[in-house]
Amino acid sequence: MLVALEGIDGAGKTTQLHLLEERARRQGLRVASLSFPRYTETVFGRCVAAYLRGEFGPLAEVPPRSAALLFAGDRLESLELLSRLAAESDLLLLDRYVASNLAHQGARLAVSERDAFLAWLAHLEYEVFGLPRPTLTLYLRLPVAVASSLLATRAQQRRSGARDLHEENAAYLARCAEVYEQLASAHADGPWEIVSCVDEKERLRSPEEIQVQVWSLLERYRTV
Ligand SMILES: Nc1ncnc2c1ncn2[C@@H]1O[C@H](COP(=O)(O)OP(=O)(O)O)[C@@H](O)[C@H]1O
Ligand SMILES: Cc1cn([C@H]2C[C@H](O)[C@@H](COP(=O)(O)OP(=O)(O)O)O2)c(=O)[nH]c1=O
Repeated sequence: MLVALEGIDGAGKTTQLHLLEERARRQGLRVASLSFPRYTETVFGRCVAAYLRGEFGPLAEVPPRSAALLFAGDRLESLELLSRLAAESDLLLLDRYVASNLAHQGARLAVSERDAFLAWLAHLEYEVFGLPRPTLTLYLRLPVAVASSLLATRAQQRRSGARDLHEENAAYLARCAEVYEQLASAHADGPWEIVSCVDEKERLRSPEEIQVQVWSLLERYRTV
């Protein structure tokens, strides 16, 4: 079973993945995880890191198709590992996957060009590269303003304090969220479920409370 965690930067994907891994292990499941981009492990991953540091020029000057190819190449280089982990485990958790490329690069295009781009990229990754489709994609939905403040705290906590080119721009994150909503409602590449990370008053829910909902969704899809 392949479960992808998706959401804008700072939505809590890594936090939820760790909680999920712990719970699945406690239940005796064989669980594995993989986080994309694999910044240091693949040739393409190292190019992605350079792109996010601005070494290929300002974000607006790198065409979305070119950037998308770097992220997709990172997954292609990881295909053997991905297949092995999927075969060896009951549950393979992915911290970002193909949908991240669709949302984060699609968000850089005008609305009128997006659908053609999304179709091109999904075809490239799933058909041409042969990447497996997720059993379930969980979209962690978080308002951009809340995500931005979590990212600011996280950047302070990390030693470098640095934020990458994507994280710097709230308007861009809002467009990413818009594409994610589109993908979730179209059930792009398989079933999607939306998990709201805030309550009705837009207050952040605790990681544990979110986890309870995430776990019950995994049970419903019989992935755990
Ligand atoms: N529900 C939550 N409540 C409060 N803080 C959270 C919550 N989820 C995540 N965080 C914190 O917010 C920051 C971003 O979370 P992270 O899991 O790294 O997000 P992502 O992997 O989606 O970018 C981290 O510092 C994390 O500890
Ligand atoms: C995996 C992936 C990420 N991205 C983007 C999403 C993020 O803005 C950026 C870096 O991803 P990541 O390091 O996961 O960001 P964070 O931990 O802050 O959530 O790259 C793509 O554009 N395409 C992809 O295929």
